[in-house]
Amino acid sequence: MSDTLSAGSGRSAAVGREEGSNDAADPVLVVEGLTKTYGTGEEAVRAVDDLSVSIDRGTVVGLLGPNGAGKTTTIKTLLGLVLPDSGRVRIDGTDPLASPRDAYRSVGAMLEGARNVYWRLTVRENLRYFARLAGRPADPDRIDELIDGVGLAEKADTTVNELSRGMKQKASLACTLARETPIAFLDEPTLGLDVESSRELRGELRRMAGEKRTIVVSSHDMDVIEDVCDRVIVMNEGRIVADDTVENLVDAFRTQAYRVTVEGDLLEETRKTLEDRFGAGKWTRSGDRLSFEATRVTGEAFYDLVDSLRAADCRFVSVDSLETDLEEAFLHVVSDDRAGAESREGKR
Ligand SMILES: Nc1ncnc2c1ncn2[C@@H]1O[C@H](COP(=O)(O)OP(=O)(O)OP(=O)(O)O)[C@@H](O)[C@H]1O
Repeated sequence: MSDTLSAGSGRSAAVGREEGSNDAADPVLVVEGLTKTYGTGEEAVRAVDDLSVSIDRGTVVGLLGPNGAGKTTTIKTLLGLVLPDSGRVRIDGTDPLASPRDAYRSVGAMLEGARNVYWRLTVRENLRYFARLAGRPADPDRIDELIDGVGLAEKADTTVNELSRGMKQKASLACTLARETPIAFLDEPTLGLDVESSRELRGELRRMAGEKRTIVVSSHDMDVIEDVCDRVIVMNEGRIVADDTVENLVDAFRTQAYRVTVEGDLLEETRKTLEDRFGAGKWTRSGDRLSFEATRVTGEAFYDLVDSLRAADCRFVSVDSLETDLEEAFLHVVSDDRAGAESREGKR
């Protein structure tokens, strides 16, 4: 199956596209039919499965997926660090698989924590070095701004090896941003950041998008994704299973989850049926009242849920719609995809 996708609507458009741009699609990254399998025979793992995607300049894109979904393999392939079995990649007009050096000029990446910084140099020296890699003299004001932006102003002239783990992470992030590349991949950029630095980082990412730079963020921190991303791509088992704006993803799953309180009790068998059919869980009892959350109640299923409880002789006390956030929407997307895969397997 091929997922051909276009870029999202782009909150960044509102931030400002000063450089005489128009709204026509301007992809900085185009991927077609990317496939990567590790190992062979029975041991083979298809980490990325015929993935196609196009990302417009100036967007902040969140890449989500459960462990092992293929996010890191995808990013490493785009950076030319992992060789795919098949597929085409263009980054800012260059092919990272054929000419990784050319692509390196267009791409910044923070992949595994603080490994990209020089520990014997100070924070400022590191930033100067990475800024010069962009092929122009380092602008001292911009460097101060970046150091400030990640909350390291007081440590600017301290060598990196004297910093705490969280501070090293901040220095690493600032170095990635200092290269001012058209596209940057950030893997878990807020890991180890305190609340204030995380907030400042979000501002910095939005500012970069306003300058038509593109950021792809992979993070388990849904607040960051929800806050900064114009578009969210969800991967599962090497494929893209959702690709939309945060708002649309959350809307798609709104009011599909309820907290139900009834009087009476339910047989173990009935509970099991509710768990299987409506995603019932988080059971609690208070006196003669039983409460649970039903998280898979799509469309008409709500009436089926009511009928099931009436048939079990329960009296309704309350039904409250649960607020959906990105995390819940993400869990729904992945669990729906898994259920779909199981049913396809069953039909074979
Ligand atoms: N070097 C490797 N050799 C063999 N299998 C690998 C290798 N790297 C990744 N895999 C497998 O490929 C699949 C995708 O892994 P990948 O690291 O790309 O996922 P991910 O979405 O980044 O996961 P996480 O959120 O845990 O980092 C997994 O099943 C993983 O075990």
